[in-house]
Amino acid sequence: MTTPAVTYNLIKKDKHTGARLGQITTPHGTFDTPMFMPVGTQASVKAMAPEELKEMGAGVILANTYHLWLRPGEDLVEEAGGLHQFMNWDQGILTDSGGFQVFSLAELRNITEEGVHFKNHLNGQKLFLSPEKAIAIENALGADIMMSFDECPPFFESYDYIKKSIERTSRWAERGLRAHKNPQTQALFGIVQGGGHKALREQSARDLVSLDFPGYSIGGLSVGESKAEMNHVLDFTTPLLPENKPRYLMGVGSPDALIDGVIRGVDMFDCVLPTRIARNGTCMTSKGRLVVKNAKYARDFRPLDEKCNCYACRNYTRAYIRHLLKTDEIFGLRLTSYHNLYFLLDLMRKIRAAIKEDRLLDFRAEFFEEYG
Ligand SMILES: CC1(C)O[C@H]2[C@@H](O1)[C@@]1(COC(C)(C)O1)O[C@@H]2CNc1nc2cc3nc(N)[nH]c(=O)c3cc2[nH]1
Repeated sequence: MTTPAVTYNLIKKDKHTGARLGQITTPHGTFDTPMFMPVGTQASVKAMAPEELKEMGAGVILANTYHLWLRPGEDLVEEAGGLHQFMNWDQGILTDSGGFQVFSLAELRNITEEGVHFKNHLNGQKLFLSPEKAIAIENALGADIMMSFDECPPFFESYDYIKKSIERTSRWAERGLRAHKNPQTQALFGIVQGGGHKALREQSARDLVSLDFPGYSIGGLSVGESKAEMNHVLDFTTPLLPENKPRYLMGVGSPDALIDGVIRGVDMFDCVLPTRIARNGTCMTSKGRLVVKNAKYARDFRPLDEKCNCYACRNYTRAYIRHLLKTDEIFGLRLTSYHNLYFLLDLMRKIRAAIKEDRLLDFRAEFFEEYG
């Protein structure tokens, strides 16, 4: 029996919810869960240096197969020694498979049993991605955790469409397992789909659990459905997944959704949200969102969040950061990006502490009272 590349250690279950305290061990280190993973789609978490990500406590970050395949090409990254070497990041890296990007970014041509034909969103060039091709790219990129190639169907698609889609996604997942060259050093996760249909989520989870992946993602969410619909799907999906393996909810990154996902047994999260909204001057604070570019902050010499201990909040004011953003000074979006990522990573630290002391529901109530 070979040692899997990634193992999960369940440390403690919360007494009152489905939340778990755990640790995930990868070839590039062991990290506490529940965790938030900053997104570095093109091998860079936008505007952040690796040292800054480390000092704020980031352990695993994301990169994207579709984007890196197009630019600079997986062969160049492999020649550079793989993603860790290429981007000077010695902790955890997870790559999404491109499935979602093909469906959300590229001009769709058509989906066949073999794979997906589509147009390159940059230059219109005809492209084809199959499970085998996606896995080969992820093997070349060298991430510690890789996603299966899947179809992320629209949440509100019909039962019949989504049933056919999850059955194909399960066949793709099995093909990906067979094509995977480095299971000892790179863990391939299965991605559970099924839209909002309980029976289809059960079928997708059953199929993928029978393939014994080292970890499982919950896909097909954070695609426009309401928070209540997402939470409802999580209520009946996370219990279908093995307790002794990591559960990763894809594309979720608002404070309330993180807390509610943890309560429903999710261990890992990622989203472009914190860095994306930071670039247009929107900051996450303990009192809700603060749009620091607003004129009312022109002479506000307080930090972004008076309860935050991050580099931006310890050294700069709303007035200064607003000035930088208004004058297109790059340092401005570096400070808002730093703060938003720190805010979510610090929120996960507080959540882990609350699980440890069996007071997660109290923490949730206190958080929402202030966050609004
Ligand atoms: C399209 C784009 C760039 O991806 C972000 C972002 O917009 C946006 C739009 O609203 C916010 C919340 C800001 O995040 O939603 C995306 C985040 N939601 C999400 N990411 C996912 C990634 C996924 N990967 C795979 N392989 N399979 C999936 O089923 C899957 C599902 C996902 N759901």
